Amino acid sequence: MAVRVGILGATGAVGQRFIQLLDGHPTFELASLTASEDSAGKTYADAAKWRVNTPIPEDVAEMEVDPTAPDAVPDDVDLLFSSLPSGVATEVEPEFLQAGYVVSSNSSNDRMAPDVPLTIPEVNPEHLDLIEVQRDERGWDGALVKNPNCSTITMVPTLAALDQFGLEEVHVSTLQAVSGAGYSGVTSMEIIDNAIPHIGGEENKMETESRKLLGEFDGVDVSLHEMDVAASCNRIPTLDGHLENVFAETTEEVTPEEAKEAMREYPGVDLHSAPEQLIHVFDDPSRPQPRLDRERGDGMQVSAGGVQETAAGIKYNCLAHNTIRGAAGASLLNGELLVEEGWV
Ligand SMILES: N[C@@H](CC=O)C(=O)O
Repeated sequence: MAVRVGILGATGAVGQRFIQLLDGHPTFELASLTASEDSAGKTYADAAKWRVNTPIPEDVAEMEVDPTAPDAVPDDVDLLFSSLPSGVATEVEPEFLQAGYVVSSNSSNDRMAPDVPLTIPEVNPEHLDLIEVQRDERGWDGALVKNPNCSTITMVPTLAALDQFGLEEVHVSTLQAVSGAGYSGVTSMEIIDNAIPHIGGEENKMETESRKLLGEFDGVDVSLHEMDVAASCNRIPTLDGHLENVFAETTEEVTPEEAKEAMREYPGVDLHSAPEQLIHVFDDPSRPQPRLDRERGDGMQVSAGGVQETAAGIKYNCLAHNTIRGAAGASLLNGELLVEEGWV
């Protein structure tokens, strides 16, 4: 049976990715698009400056954009995807939850709230049961689920694979694509022929979200993973795909061959948008590369390569498409998990 879905903040870069990924989805039927007051009442084609590399689906182009308010969304919408700017989401998401909606959100607010599941379906699906705690504490019938930041989601699947060796210390340095900053995020004068060694708030997101994702859920609380994570985040002039250099120290010794095998064998999930194999591991030390590898698994696979031993553990590179696996695709997959587990 079709699940009727809506997108909060449908005209922005991530909202457009949601529309692209929902086109032809076997379960989700797009029934509502919301945006700011300026766009409300317009057709989607008039309201959105479409910048995704496939045409706007014809039926979506003609849909009317609603204001971002619970009484503007049809009651028979079962699931909302949120790509609102975090300042707006902080105000507006609770209104939808009070009104009983289930929201799968890419917005960065509340990711570390103790009663909000922060999930990657292949890594910590059991954290979804935090919804019970959330409903008890907040007294709403809705449910809020978050996916992590794009740079976190690129690294965490590989760490999840290595955790069997006892992760103690993780250092990561990122090379992040310009699309992560949004269409008007960095100007061409800033980024061409350049690299910017600062992305506001990003390092803290990687350092905290990764520990929550790999933390233990005891049915009431998630205790953060004990590993220390230190991140250094950099913007570079690639369009899509975040590349990251990871240095991981483990309690047990691990050879590069064992690390590669652990990543290759890390299990996937049986959900429509999930890749068959979560992590593709290259033996070629010059891969993964953003331009060549970001579209693997329709943008949902994580790639790793350059796995080597160091004096202090293992080092490797990993890559994921930041606006697909790292944003809209991540929320969509959480939505599929919510349906699979009976929350929708
Ligand atoms: N915060 C991230 C968003 C992911 O694409 C970034 O700035 O790159």
